[in-house]
Amino acid sequence: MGLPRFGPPNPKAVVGGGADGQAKTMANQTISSPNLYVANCGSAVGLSHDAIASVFATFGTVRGVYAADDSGARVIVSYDDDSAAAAALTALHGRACPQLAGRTLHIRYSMLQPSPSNVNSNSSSMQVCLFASETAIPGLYLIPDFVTPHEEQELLAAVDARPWISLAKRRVQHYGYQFCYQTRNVNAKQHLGELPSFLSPVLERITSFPNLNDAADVSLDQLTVNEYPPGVGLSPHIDTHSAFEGLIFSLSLAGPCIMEFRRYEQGAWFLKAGSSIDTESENPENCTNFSRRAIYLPPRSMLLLSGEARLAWHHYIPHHKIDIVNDSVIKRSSRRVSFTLRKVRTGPCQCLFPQYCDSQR
Ligand SMILES: O=C(O)CCC(=O)C(=O)O
Ligand SMILES: [Fe+2]
Repeated sequence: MGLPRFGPPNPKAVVGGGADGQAKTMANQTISSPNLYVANCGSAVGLSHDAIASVFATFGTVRGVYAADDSGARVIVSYDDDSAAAAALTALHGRACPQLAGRTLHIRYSMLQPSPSNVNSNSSSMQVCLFASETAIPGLYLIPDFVTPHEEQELLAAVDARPWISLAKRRVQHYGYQFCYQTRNVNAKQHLGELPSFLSPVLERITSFPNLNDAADVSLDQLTVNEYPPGVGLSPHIDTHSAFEGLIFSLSLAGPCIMEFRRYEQGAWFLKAGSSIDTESENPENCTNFSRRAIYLPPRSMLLLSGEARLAWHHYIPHHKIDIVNDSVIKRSSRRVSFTLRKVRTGPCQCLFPQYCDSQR
């Protein structure tokens, strides 16, 4: 299935449909699109994507509902065809919608946008997946809206009230165990204490994470909080096998990003000795022999790396101020804060991916 390609509304598009049900531009040209940009609607105003989809499904087959930006109050509703979008726009724009808490929806067509040639984005040439299943990477899962906007604010306030450690380009905090960027490992003998109580609701919810089998161990004991300013990413890496066992969860807060996954055919693409995941001391673009997928991580979403996704795929956050998601330009917000939750390993890793495993080298 092709992915929806969405963008913010064409500023020239008049809000609302004409008498014939077709929207008109200011120049009175008929425009149409299967994608609608719907404002005053989204998780920040208490409306789930499922609830929105079910209302818009009255007019045709909804392919998906996506956050239009990181406000939580604007979504893209993507239909199979233009006529369904036109019908929904005509029926719902500018009116209070009883099924959506009486909110008045402001709807425009969402127009495809050509990629600007001057945007520094290596994602522009590749499809960016909106769902983990579309990446076809075994063990990769993404749950949107894992926390509410209110919980997001509380989590951000909690970490902002605690001291940050400044790295070259971003700030971090560590809980449970300190992460050492030189060795890319932890000192398992130096326990800093239990994970903080502000994390309890997140840990609680993780225990009922879908896609986990009964045997899954979710006794996580290490938290790294990363704060990325716009344009700062993370070089390609696999979290050191000998440092962490089991599952790795990463909660995105405050802003979106694109995460790229790479499976290097000849084993690990190792960072130069002494370099860290802060710096892109080697240009990963020079390494061509890899499969590559990208996924859009909206704020408040939870990513799970398990199995092959955790053990054999490098993950990478491109160092861009602007990301291209299927022809749409997405500006990184003033910051993205991620909470990465892991379990410190006690014995060597004995995984089935020895070519990526530092315990088996
Ligand atoms: O920011 C993220 O979501 C990922 C962080 C990460 O990969 C790491 O700390 O190892
Ligand atoms: Fe990582």
